[in-house]
Amino acid sequence: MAHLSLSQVGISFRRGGKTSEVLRDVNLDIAKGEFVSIIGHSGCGKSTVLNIVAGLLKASTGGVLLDGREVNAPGPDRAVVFQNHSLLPWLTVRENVALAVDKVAKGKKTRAERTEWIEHNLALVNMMHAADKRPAEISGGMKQRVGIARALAMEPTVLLMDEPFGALDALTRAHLQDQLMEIQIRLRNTVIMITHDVDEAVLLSDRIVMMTNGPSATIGEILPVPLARPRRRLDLVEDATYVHARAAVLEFLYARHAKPAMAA
Ligand SMILES: Nc1ncnc2c1ncn2[C@@H]1O[C@H](COP(=O)(O)OP(=O)(O)OP(=O)(O)O)[C@@H](O)[C@H]1O
Repeated sequence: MAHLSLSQVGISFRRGGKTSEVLRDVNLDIAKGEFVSIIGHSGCGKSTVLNIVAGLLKASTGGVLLDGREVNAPGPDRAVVFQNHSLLPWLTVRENVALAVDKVAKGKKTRAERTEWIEHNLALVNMMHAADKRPAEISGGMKQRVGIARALAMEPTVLLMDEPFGALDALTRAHLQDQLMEIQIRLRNTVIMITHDVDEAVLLSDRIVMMTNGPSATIGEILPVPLARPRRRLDLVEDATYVHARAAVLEFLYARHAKPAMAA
């Protein structure tokens, strides 16, 4: 049995008396500890897939099983990291993480254990030095790190990331990708990440799910990335497996599934 399984997932939305089918027959099995990214052109339905797994949207057909149990509502076993951190501005960095920990650890951890767990997760993303600052006082990259710490502190079975580094400059983004890879090696979380960035997808993923264009989008192809870990970006620039995977994704996106406006 797969750890996380999407079978025959489809969804249609009704708007102004018109129904539009966004996803059709999305089938995907993910193993425990696997890092899977989803890539596809804007508007194809990537966030919709993630939101269905998060339990924020209900599939019109098919469904999602996590360890054999049907997903039909949000839960702490599936933490989401959004593109725009979504921290509470009136709370400090530590308090933002504490809020998430309190939600899941009440009754399971003592007060001292909770405090230690909060500090542990702040340290995991190198944010101890700014733990008493409020979101407005820290950079965008730091906010994303706190968002990741907050999600990890909930000890989710699956970490769902919707373009977590999309709003960041290239250097900060590279730094956070490296940190995420280090955390991933230590924790072996199951991760689903949406990205528009081909290099990010190849660098981080065990498999890359490539989606066709909507309407009625589905999985066009799944590309395994058989690169050993730990992965170092500088070593990979000329690595044949890396170069091949990168070319395969680019070919899928810009040759075989180019958006009509770009096809010309
Ligand atoms: N709640 C909703 N009601 C109606 N339509 C929706 C809803 N959610 C998503 N859609 C539509 O579904 C389609 C896919 O949206 P989605 O955000 O999943 O795409 P995406 O691939 O994540 O896009 P992007 O890469 O631009 O973030 C879009 O046409 C969008 O307008």
